[in-house]
Amino acid sequence: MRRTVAEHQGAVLEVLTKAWSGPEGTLRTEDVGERMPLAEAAGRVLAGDLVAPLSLPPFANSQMDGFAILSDTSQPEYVDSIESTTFTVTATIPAGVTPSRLPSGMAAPIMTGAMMPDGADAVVPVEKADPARFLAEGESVVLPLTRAGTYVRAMGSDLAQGELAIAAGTLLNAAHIGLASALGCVQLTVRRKPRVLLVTTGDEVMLPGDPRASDGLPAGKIFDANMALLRTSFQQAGVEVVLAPVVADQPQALLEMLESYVGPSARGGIDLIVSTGGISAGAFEVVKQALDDASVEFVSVALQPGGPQALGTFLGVPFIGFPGNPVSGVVSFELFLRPALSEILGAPEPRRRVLATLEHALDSPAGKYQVRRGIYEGPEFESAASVREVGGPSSHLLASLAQANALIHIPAGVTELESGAKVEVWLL
Ligand SMILES: Nc1nc2c(c(=O)[nH]1)N[C@H]1C(S)=C(S)[C@@H](COP(=O)(O)OP(=O)(O)OC[C@H]3O[C@@H](n4cnc5c(N)ncnc54)[C@H](O)[C@@H]3O)O[C@H]1N2
Ligand code: MOO
Repeated sequence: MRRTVAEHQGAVLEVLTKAWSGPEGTLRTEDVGERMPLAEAAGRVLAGDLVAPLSLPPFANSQMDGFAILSDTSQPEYVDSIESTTFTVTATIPAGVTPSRLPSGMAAPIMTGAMMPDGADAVVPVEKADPARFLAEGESVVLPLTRAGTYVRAMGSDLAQGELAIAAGTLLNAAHIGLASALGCVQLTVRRKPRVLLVTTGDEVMLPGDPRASDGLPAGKIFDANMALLRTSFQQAGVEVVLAPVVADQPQALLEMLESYVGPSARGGIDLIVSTGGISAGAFEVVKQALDDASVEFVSVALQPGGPQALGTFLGVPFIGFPGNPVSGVVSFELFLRPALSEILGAPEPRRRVLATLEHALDSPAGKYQVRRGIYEGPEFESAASVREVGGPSSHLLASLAQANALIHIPAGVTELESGAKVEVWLL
């Protein structure tokens, strides 16, 4: 059966939502959240609402270095007056202290961020004073007529105590961490990271450093790309990775290995299994042969690279099988898994999607959604955003993937694009 990209995206989302968000699911709940020191909480997803335990600012304070005064409330509010009043200067109010009440007719030199004294409701910046400098206690200063509230940051004007500061599900960035600190938080409760078992398959695959390759790569063998590539992609997407040893093309060996991680006697803790390779039409398709009669579907998506896909569960754990070609694995991750993780768990951030002008003509197979690797150049001054292909459409072209900074999307119905056409690009 042949699926569209959108259908398979929906299917992946459904399998993961069912497993992670249902009554049995633990990934989205606050109960299993981890308490993290603020410094380590960036990039994680807040587990429960953070309600402000105090107001920001916590007290009314001055927005300027200047003089705190009681405004003349007898004056009409919107007068742009050049009138001025002479005040007697009191003791200076630095930031960090509790000032004493301001007697009427007096002006207190006050610093930015210092607490407004009772009896004052406005601040005149020092440069508007005459003389335009700070004066000693007892001296006289002439200040222009000023409205109540001028250059005063009211208590709670940023956030009032009891208001929602950061909503559950927010992917925490630097500003959120700063806000939490300003609210006095030492730690935040963040959602647990999903833990993925990454399974690499293939008789031909050897890990770098394998002693069997100490005299050079044996004929017919290749060094692994997928395990390294997907492990990094997962980690960068905030997913914890458990690496399974490379599995030979023996279905029984794969089943035993999977059971050792998620079977009844396993330690558990695996939220998702992702395999690479062994799912297409060959004589030795280890994943397909091991799982075809289990609760895993093997489907063909009208997509290139990334056409063959496996999806289902293994012993109740969501199972996703990516094709073995390295670029197919990356495209599968970006099209199917990353969007589902973002939607269900709130992290990672979805890829930024932009329109760019294609620098050259491109053709694409009929009936398939094609994803080409590209070099994107963002808009600069007069020039619009543009993109050009790097490498070709084949899914083994890892070196050109490494040069790319974008994925060019060509919808299934499009077979030819002219130079200058607008294309959707996902920025890597
Ligand atoms: N007769 C057909 N043959 C193929 C079809 C098809 O529809 N009919 N589909 C092709 C497409 S498209 C893809 S994609 C691949 C997917 O194959 P598998 O998922 O079964 O993956 P393998 O055959 O195991 O490997 C494919 C390719 O990738 C290399 N590989 C595998 N693992 C790694 C690794 N860890 N690091 C680097 N490279 C890896 C492997 O050596 C193969 O070259 O099937 C097509 N065939
Ligand atoms: O779908 Mo395959 O991933 O084209 O190479």
